[in-house]
Amino acid sequence: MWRRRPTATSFSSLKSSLFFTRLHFQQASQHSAISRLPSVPPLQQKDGRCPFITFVLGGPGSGKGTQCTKIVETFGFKHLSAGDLLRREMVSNSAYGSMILNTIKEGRIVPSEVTVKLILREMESSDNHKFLIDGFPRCEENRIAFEKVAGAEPDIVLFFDCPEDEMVKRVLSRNQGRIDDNIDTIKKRLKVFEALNLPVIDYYEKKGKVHRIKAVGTVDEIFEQVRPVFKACEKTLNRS
Ligand SMILES: Nc1ncnc2c1ncn2[C@@H]1O[C@H](COP(=O)(O)OP(=O)(O)OP(=O)(O)O)[C@@H](O)[C@H]1O
Ligand SMILES: Nc1ccn([C@H]2C[C@H](O)[C@@H](COP(=O)(O)O)O2)c(=O)n1
Ligand SMILES: [Mg+2]
Repeated sequence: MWRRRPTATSFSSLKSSLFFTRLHFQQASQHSAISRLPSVPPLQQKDGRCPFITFVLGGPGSGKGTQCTKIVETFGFKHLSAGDLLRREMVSNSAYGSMILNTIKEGRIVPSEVTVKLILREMESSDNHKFLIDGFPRCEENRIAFEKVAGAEPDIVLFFDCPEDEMVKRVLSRNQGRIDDNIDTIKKRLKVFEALNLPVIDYYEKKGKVHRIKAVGTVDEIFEQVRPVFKACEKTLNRS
């Protein structure tokens, strides 16, 4: 289980804040709004251990979820897919249900208030300290909100770099009944990826955190590029 020091302003105390609503509707003023968010101390386990956070990014159908399954099997991470958490929230009678449904159908991005809350809830209730956060952050708003509210940055960022035609082909043959696996929504998601997610990747690239994986070839071939990334940080992974 994860905790924060008791003196800290916890994420739950921010839930009723107008902050995220402002963020969503006033994109232009997002940075000044974020700067007003109280900083919190980092998540820690009872034994004082800090989480090892990997953000897993890439376009729709680039293979993030598939590779996360292999990373979990090999390196024992807890996999948190932002899209899966949102889909679960959508069907759980949540007040956000119809908003999430419409946003996903349109290939747009759900406000950070909702997504960050779902991710942190999972992190805080996990005994694991190694997290794969898949499909997040999707935009600068996501990134800034997470870093501020979690009090943590990712240790590393995996970027699955895949050509558009391959991503479209994979999504159209995925066959999992997802409402966004159709050509109209895919086109929108690709535009959103380019406009909003690539800047996040650039941001972490400048910080030296990005591991670019050429996401073509078989699942196993791609994993052979992923494996050394985690092998190289095995000491940090098991840090206390
Ligand atoms: N290397 C690969 N070669 C061929 N098909 C693949 C490969 N990797 C994954 N797939 C298949 O492509 C589809 C998309 O993969 P996956 O769901 O892992 O992508 P994703 O990046 O998580 O997509 P999204 O962002 O839409 O959730 C799945 O049907 C998966 O089985
Ligand atoms: N940070 C996120 C992650 C996902 N979503 C929404 C919008 C996506 O198109 C959809 C599916 O995500 P995926 O399973 O492809 O990772 O979920 C979001 O709004 N914000
Ligand atoms: Mg996925």
